[in-house]
Amino acid sequence: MMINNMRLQNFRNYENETIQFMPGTNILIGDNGQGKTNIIEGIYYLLTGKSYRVHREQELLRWDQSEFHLYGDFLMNDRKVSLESHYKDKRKMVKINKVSCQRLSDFVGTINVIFFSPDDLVMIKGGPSERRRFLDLHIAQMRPGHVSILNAYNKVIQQKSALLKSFTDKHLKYSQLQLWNEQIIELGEKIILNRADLTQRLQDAADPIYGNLSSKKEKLMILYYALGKRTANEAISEFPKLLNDKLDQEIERQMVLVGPHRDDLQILLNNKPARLYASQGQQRSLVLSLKLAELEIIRQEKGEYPLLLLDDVLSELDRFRRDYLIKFIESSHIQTLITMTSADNHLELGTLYFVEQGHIRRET
Ligand SMILES: Nc1ncnc2c1ncn2[C@@H]1O[C@H](COP(=O)(O)OP(=O)(O)OP(=O)(O)O)[C@@H](O)[C@H]1O
Repeated sequence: MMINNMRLQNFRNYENETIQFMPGTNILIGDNGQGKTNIIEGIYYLLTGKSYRVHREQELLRWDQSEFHLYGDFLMNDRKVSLESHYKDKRKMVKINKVSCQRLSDFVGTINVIFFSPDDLVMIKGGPSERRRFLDLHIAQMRPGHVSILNAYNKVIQQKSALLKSFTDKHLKYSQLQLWNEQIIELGEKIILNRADLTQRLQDAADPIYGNLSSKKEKLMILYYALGKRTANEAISEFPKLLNDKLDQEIERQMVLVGPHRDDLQILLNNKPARLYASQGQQRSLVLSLKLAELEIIRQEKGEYPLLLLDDVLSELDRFRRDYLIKFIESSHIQTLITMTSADNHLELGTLYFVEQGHIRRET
């Protein structure tokens, strides 16, 4: 997959800027605060409908403006695809090849993208919600229906929570809670199966990569604990019983205690949780392995590598890991966009773009 060009209008510090990209590696270079990350964020937003930095579109608007527009031309299996994302009157609108999409899930995954920044360490160091988010974002790119399932599931959880907090009549509550539980099972099973499937694929793809990156050859294990169980099948067969068993506790604590909204992805090195025991260097290798595994999984699924966006990553990796990443990109011909400051010295890697105060100039 490839991005040919991109236009940003009133997005962050860009008033109206068009960039032509090249196959291979594209390097966005400039001093701090010039707008390098904003380009990466614009591409990510155009492809996923979300920013990885903020939750509200309002913050993406160029200051004092009321609408932004993003346009991009892409290649997918040698077919041209044009994508547009508009934000106007506090509403989002997206188009594929000039045709409006009703739902975001009709749009997400058209062109795939993997984004990697130093903040991704949170996947290892952070709490379970960060790891669930990582899984869900990846699944959404391969199976856009996952977004609708998650949205429907989250609504059910909200409604069940509201019920747990509101009613005083226990009998009425029981019968209504049973109705919500049926929906939690129906939607929750799909979420569990999708996440378990991706986890297995991540395990298969990331373990050999981690092996190459680690001198001690530690064994990497990635396990998805659905409902606290080791396998998805076990979790699904026990789902109704687990919900029933916790019903009284849920009423007492006024919280939804059973379901995939509480699951975790365990990342283990030699059987020990990486979150607690892995060194900084091991954690970096783990994130890099997971990101490269994501690239491979999308290639297996779609027959082509996705775009790769690297924001400030090279300066954070040590030489060995940096060389590994660069070799991977070069040998697999993945179109990659890399941001760096002028102090970095990898300029020979690809086409250079100079970014200065919201303007971009390609080296000629
Ligand atoms: N909504 C906005 N409207 C206008 N300008 C904005 C908006 N949000 C951020 N900016 C400006 O964008 C610039 C930051 O851009 P960006 O994060 O892309 O920097 P960068 O070139 O990646 O820098 P660094 O090397 O420090 O990461 C800052 O000057 C900031 O003031």
